[in-house]
Amino acid sequence: MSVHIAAKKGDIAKIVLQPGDPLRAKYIADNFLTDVKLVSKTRNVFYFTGLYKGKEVSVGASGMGIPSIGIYSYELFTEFDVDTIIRIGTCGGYSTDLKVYDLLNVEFAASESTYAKYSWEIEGDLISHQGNAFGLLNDTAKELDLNIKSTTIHTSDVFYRKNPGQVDIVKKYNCSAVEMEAFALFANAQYLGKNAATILTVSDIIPTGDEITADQRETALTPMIELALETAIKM
Ligand SMILES: O=P(O)(O)O[C@H]1O[C@H](CO)[C@@H](O)[C@H]1O
Ligand SMILES: O=c1cc[nH]c(=O)[nH]1
Repeated sequence: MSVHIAAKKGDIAKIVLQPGDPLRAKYIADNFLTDVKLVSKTRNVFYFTGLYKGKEVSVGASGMGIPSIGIYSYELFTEFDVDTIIRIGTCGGYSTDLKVYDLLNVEFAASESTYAKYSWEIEGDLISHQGNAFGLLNDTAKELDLNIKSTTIHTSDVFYRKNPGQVDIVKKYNCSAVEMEAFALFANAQYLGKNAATILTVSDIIPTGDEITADQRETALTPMIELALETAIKM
């Protein structure tokens, strides 16, 4: 039991799929896992553990933003001996090179955030995915005949801003898309020597305003979910 996750030690699998949205976690538990146990409901951020093709997997939300995933991923790694976290999120595409529903595998996360510096004295504004999950996701995508693009994304503290298309760090690293958590997940994993990957489904295209609906953000992310689960069974 940790401050924010009420599960007992041993109730959480070695691999955790982590969406931002608690209802996406429930959807995965209800539709993809068998023998599901609700292992934590602290703050209504439900964590479930179940089986996917016989492999024990947990799924639970990170909440939105760096502070929130910073807490949940740290507690999972340190209090529950989790080895691997795969974030399964949504993101906004910075250009029309991307289309809604495109799948991204985050190789690097760039951020203006001071989280890595002030938590672990990790300097710099770019952090890589950690461990072998990233490569396994790419291999598994090939086997499933799924298109996935390895890319550098922007992890932002900001969802709404005055000039969405004009962000310095995006230009500096040619970031393809924006989300709000990968940088902190990678920083925690780097500091703790754990495995961390982030796959993202493009939910909106910033310059055109194309977007998928809130309901679709909860449920229409099946290829990303299946990719994460098919990767989890190899780990
Ligand atoms: O769909 P999730 O995983 O929550 O990810 C994205 O969506 C949220 C913003 O709407 C942020 O958490 C961002 O990172
Ligand atoms: O963080 C996010 C997620 C989806 N779309 C955005 O514009 N930002």
